[in-house]
Amino acid sequence: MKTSRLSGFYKLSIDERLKIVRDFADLSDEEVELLKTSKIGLDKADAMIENVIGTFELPIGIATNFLIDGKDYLVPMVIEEPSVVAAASHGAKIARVKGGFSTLYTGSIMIGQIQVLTDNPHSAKFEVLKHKDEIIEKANEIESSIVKLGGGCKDLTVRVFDNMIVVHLLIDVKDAMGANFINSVCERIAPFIERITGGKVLLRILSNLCPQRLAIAKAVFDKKAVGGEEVVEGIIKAYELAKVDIYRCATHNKGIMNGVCAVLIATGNDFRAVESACYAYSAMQGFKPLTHYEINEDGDLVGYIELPMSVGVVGGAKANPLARICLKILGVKSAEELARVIASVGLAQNFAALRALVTEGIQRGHMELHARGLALSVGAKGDEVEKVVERMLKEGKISMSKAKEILERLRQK
Ligand SMILES: CC(C)(COP(=O)([O-])OP(=O)([O-])OC[C@H]1O[C@@H](n2cnc3c(N)ncnc32)[C@H](O)[C@@H]1OP(=O)([O-])[O-])[C@@H](O)C(=O)NCCC(=O)NCCSC(=O)C[C@@](C)(O)CC(=O)[O-]
Ligand SMILES: NC(=O)C1=CN([C@@H]2O[C@H](COP(=O)(O)OP(=O)(O)OC[C@H]3O[C@@H](n4cnc5c(N)ncnc54)[C@H](OP(=O)(O)O)[C@@H]3O)[C@@H](O)[C@H]2O)C=CC1
Repeated sequence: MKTSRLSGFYKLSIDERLKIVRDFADLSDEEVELLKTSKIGLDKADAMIENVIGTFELPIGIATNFLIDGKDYLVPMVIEEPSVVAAASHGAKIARVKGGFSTLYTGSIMIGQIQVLTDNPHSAKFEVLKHKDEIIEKANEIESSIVKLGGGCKDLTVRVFDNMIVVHLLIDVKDAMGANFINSVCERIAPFIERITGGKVLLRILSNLCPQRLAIAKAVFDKKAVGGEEVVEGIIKAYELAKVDIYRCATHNKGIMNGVCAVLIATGNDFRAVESACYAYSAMQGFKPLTHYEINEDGDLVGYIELPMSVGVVGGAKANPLARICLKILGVKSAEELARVIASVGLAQNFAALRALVTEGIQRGHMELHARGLALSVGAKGDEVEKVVERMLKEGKISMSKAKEILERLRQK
C-alpha cells in the first residue's frame, strides 16, 4: 500500500528520497535522471518563450503526508523560500490525524469577456439576451476537443455600464487552464455580437476571476495534535485579525499562496493567473482571508479554504518535461483533481504558519531552514556550509552578517 506518510523523509539523502518517490510514482530511469540534472534542454526552452539565452533552475521539494479524499499524494513544490515545504508537510501530518483533507469542486467554468462600446447599452443588452441560444451555438462551432468532450460555451450574461456592455460567456474548459480557448471563442463570436448590437467590440479576452471554478477544502485539526486548547484559540484569534485588518489579511493570504504557487509552478501552470484570481476573489468579499477557521464540538480546529482555481493538466506549458514528471509524481488525472490538491496544500500551508505564529513565532522554524541559504549566499562552499549553519544555530543568531563573520573566522584558521 503506497502511503505519503513518510516520517523523517527530510533526514534522508537526496538519492534515498528519490528512490521513495520513484517507487511511489513508478518513475522511469530517464525521469529520475531528468529530476537529478534538471536539464530540460535549450531547444525545448527556446520553443517555450522568446529570446531565450538559457534556463533558470529552482529546487523541487516533495511535501509529504497529504491524504486528500482518502488518497495519498506526494506533492512536488517548486519554490525558492525555505520552510514552505516543511510547513506544508507539517500541516498535512496534523490534518491526517482526523482523516486528512476533504474537498469540493464547483466545475471548470471560466468567463470570456466581450466589451461592446455603444451609446444604447440597454438595447444592446436586450439584443444579446434575445440571441443567447444562437450566440452559444455559434461559439461552440469552434473546432476543439474541449467541445467534443462536452465543454464549450454553456451560458451568457450581460453587464451594463454607462456607454458600454460587457458580455460574459460562461465556458467549460474541461482539463485546460482555458485562456487560449476562451480568447479564441471570444474573437470568433465578436463580429456576430457587433452585428446584432450595432456597437463596436473592443476587448475579447478571458477574465482571470473565475468564481464558478472554485476548489474548496476542509480539514479537522485534532486539538491535541495542534498543541492544545490555547493554541487552537490562538489560531482563531489570528484568523479574526486577518478578517478585520487588511494589513494582516495580505500576509495571511500570502502564506496560502506560498503553497499554492509552489504547486502551480511545479505542474507547469500559470501562477500569475491563479494568484490574480485569488486576490480578486478575496477583494470581492471586502479583502477577506481565503481560509476560515471554526472550533467544533470536540474542541478541534476546523479549517476551510475556498480558492478560484484555473489550472490545467493539458496545454502548452506542459511542454516542460519537468512539469510532466511533477504531474506524474502527483498522480492527478484531471484539472479538477489538481485543483482539489492545490486547495488542500493552501490550507495546510496557512494552518502550519498560523500554528507557528501563535506558538513559538515564525523565526525559529523558518530561520533554521533559512540558515543554509544564508551560508551559501555569503560564499560558503562544500563542508563550510554545514559549519557556518551549525555555528549560527549555536551562537543563536541567524543573519547574513553573522554568516559572513563566521565564514571569515573559519577561513582564517
Ligand atoms: C518548519 C516547521 C515545520 C518545523 O516544525 P517542528 O515543530 O520543528 O517540526 P517537527 O520536528 O515536530 O516535525 C513535524 C513535521 O514537519 C515536517 N518537517 C519538520 N522539519 C522539517 C524539515 N527540516 N524538512 C522537511 N520537513 C520537515 C515533517 O513532516 C515532520 O514530520 P516527521 O517527518 O518528523 O514525521 C514549523 O516550524 C512550521 O511549520 N513553521 C512554519 C513555517 C512557514 O510557514 N514558513 C513559510 C515562510 S514564512 C511566510 O512566508 C508566510 C507567513 C508566515 O508570513 C504567513 C503568515 O504570516 O500567515
Ligand atoms: N489572462 C491570462 O491568464 C492569459 C493566459 N494565457 C496563457 O494561456 C495558456 C492556457 O490556455 P489553454 O487554453 O488552457 O491552453 P492550451 O491552448 O495550451 O491548451 C488547451 C487545449 O488543449 C487541448 N485539450 C486536449 N485535451 C483536453 C482536455 N481534456 N480538456 C481541455 N483541453 C484539452 C484543447 O485543444 P484542441 O481542441 O486543439 O485539442 C485545448 O484547447 C497558459 O499558458 C496561459 O499562460 C494566454 C492569454 C491570457
